[in-house]
Amino acid sequence: MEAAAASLSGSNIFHRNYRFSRSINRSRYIASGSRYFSNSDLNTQNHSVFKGPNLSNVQIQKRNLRLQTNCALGVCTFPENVMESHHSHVAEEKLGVLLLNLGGPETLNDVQPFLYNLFADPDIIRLPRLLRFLQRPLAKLISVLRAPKSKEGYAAIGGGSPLRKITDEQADALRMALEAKNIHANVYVGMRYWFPFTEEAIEQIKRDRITKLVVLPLYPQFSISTTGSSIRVLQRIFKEDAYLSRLPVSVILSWYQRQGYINSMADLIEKELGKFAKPEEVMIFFSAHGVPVSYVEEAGDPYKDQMEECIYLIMQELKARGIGNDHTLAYQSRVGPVQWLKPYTDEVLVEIGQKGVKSLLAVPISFVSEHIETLEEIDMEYKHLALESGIKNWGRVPALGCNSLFITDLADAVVEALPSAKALSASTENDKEAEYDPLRYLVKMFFGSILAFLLLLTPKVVLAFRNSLF
Ligand SMILES: C=CC1=C(C)c2cc3[nH]c(cc4nc(cc5[nH]c(cc1n2)c(C)c5CCC(=O)O)C(CCC(=O)O)=C4C)c(C)c3C=C
Ligand SMILES: [Fe+2]
Repeated sequence: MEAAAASLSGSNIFHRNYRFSRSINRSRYIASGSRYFSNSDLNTQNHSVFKGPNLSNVQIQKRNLRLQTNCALGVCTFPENVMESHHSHVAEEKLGVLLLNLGGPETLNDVQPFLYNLFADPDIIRLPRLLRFLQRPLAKLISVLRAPKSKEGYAAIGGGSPLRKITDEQADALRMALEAKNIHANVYVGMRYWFPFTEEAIEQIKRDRITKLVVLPLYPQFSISTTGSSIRVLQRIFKEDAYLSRLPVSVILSWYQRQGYINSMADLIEKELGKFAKPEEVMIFFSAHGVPVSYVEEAGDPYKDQMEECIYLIMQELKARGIGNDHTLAYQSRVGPVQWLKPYTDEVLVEIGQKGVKSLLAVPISFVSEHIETLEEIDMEYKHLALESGIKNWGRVPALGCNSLFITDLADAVVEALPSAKALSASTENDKEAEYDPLRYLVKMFFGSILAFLLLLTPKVVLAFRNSLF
């Protein structure tokens, strides 16, 4: 399997496993000074991913397996389809590729409104439906409290996020890589939390009268909090628009298994290892952006599994090249009072330093551009911590950015996704089975709300929240 792709209707992926709501309110975009608030009043039902509250691990595994199986049954892309799509689509169609990314503040003044947009996302702060009215006030509060710390980070990397510039460059490189394969496509960039917002990209796609669209999130591994959140925005916009609901769309949900991606990561690691005096003694330290444990254990986020598989594949590739270094995986960038995926990067760095590891190569793994968490958190905070903990030789693998092997592989992924493009309106029938069960929903919301209130009232939680934000 090269990449997991699905039509935007998600009949094979989202509506069956993620149970996205079909009663979605019309969105509003309110411009207020430099702040743009996205009102995605989505049903909390949307967040019960794979697993209901009482499912056992076996049941979760079965559901996850069903996701994989669904993927294998018709929505994945296969290289043998490529030539066919190439011939039939090139002449008469106007192809669009939409790159989805997180977005980042471009100036220090953008930091708080950017954080507001992030925390107002119900896929980032997941509240029970009955508490959903608190989403925006909570987002406002947390963004104001968090802003000073975030601003320090952005100030340290030059006053803003480089994400827009890098993503634009990747879009351009991808357009050229497709051109080299004789495929003419417009490539658009849609950010989730800052300019250019996904909604702006979609408006441009409509103006350009695109006739087929491939959606490519720039996250190799799927998480509810990243790709899932961006796809939800698309689903809302597409359902409300006659032209878009008829547009054939193929969504590439994850692509961490692609050989081109694995090879280009292995190339970068091999190259950086070569800069150490004794490359074979270097510990390869994969650091992934974390997610709260509840995403994986309660909501069934496949992120952790995909991350582990991705690292396994990279290490296999390195082994095939005769590189058998020790390696480890840890999770960085946790925010707030809840448990995040472990082990935590900062704690592991201290541990391995104390155990006597002398050389370490940090490999950022969940993202393909440089950003605040590579340039500030890894290059500054973690490097400092590692050196303090006894590590003598520090290296860091750069993000893939516009690496040509990588971009060519993304172009291949786009071509392979073309045959599975399907209009949202074509799959309404398939969606019927995803209608939610009102009884289960009520029970879940009832207990969820009680739990949330109890948690909010716990002084320990209030304290932990304060400590973790500043
Ligand atoms: C795969 C990558 C990412 C996952 C998963 C993810 C989940 C996630 N993030 C937050 C909170 C914050 N993220 C912030 C910045 C940020 N996050 C990612 C990637 C993932 N996030 C990137 C690439 C960036 C940087 C963007 C940039 O400006 O360069 C921030 C803001 C920065 C800060 O204050 O630390 C926050 C906050 C949560 C809560 C979450 C999962 C629930
Ligand atoms: Fe993040």
